[in-house]
Amino acid sequence: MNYKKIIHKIYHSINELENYGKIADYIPQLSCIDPEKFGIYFRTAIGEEYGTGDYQTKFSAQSISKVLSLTLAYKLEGDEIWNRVGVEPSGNAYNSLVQLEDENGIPRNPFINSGALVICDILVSRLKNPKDEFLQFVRSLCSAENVGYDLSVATSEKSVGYRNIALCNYLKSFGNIKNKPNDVLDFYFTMCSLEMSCENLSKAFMFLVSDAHKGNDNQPIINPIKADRINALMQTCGFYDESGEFAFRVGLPGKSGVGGGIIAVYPEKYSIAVWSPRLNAKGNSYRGMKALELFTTYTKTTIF
Ligand SMILES: NC(=O)CC[C@H](N)C(=O)O
Repeated sequence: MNYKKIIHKIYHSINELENYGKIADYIPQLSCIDPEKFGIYFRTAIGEEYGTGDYQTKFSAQSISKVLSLTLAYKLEGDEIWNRVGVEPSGNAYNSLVQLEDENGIPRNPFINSGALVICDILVSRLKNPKDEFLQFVRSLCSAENVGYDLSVATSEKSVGYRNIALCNYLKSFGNIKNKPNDVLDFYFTMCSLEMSCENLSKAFMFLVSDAHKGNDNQPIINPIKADRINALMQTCGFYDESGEFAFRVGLPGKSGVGGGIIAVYPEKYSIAVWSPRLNAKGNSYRGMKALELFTTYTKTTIF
């Protein structure tokens, strides 16, 4: 299959469409981004790679980083983490508070903000220096020493992060945050400010494509059974209350972030990252969803 040609065609046809949606300006620093940016990067398990558009420009990974923090926590803590966070789609917005009271402070899944805060709490408990150690982990996944945090984004989000602050304190009241809420929030906002390009993301997520993809120690990044479970969670919860729509239109495990990025993987075959900052009403990249829908349609590679 000529993936290169297909990606090229998709890039051009989407560039010609009207670009709908709105940048995530609730984080003031993100409102400076050029809304017309658009990049795609594709990488196969057998080493083919192809990028087009702004695929080398780093952008704010935001919630995409929640998959990587979950991976590190799962690796360190094992199945114990499922006592503190569930594995069900929430059917609610990523920053929603509503289910927590009825469900005794156990977030539905690790990709909504409440669940990601619990995962951050686990990493704050487990790691001596969570920000540095998490960054080292991400850098080793994508073999890129120049990947880092954008602390201006973290500070900007923190200055208006009333909902996340509320969520973290609420979780604490149920005993599901063990550390000081401020320390957990500081790590959460920093982790979300991770800056990566489509090229970095497609590489970093190869461990969810193939267990032949080894870390620096020549061991799998995470045990293959755990990798399958992370893919299952991306499939069912990766797009919040639009996870069904993503499965319906695209048909791959994936994860979005309000920086406008989306990563999707086809186990054993490929990873693909897209970036376009304008978001639809559910907080997912408008053009990113469209590009991936066309990609799996033209290549006939949905996992279903
Ligand atoms: N969906 C997202 O990417 C949200 C992440 C963002 N940092 C927030 O907490 O609101």
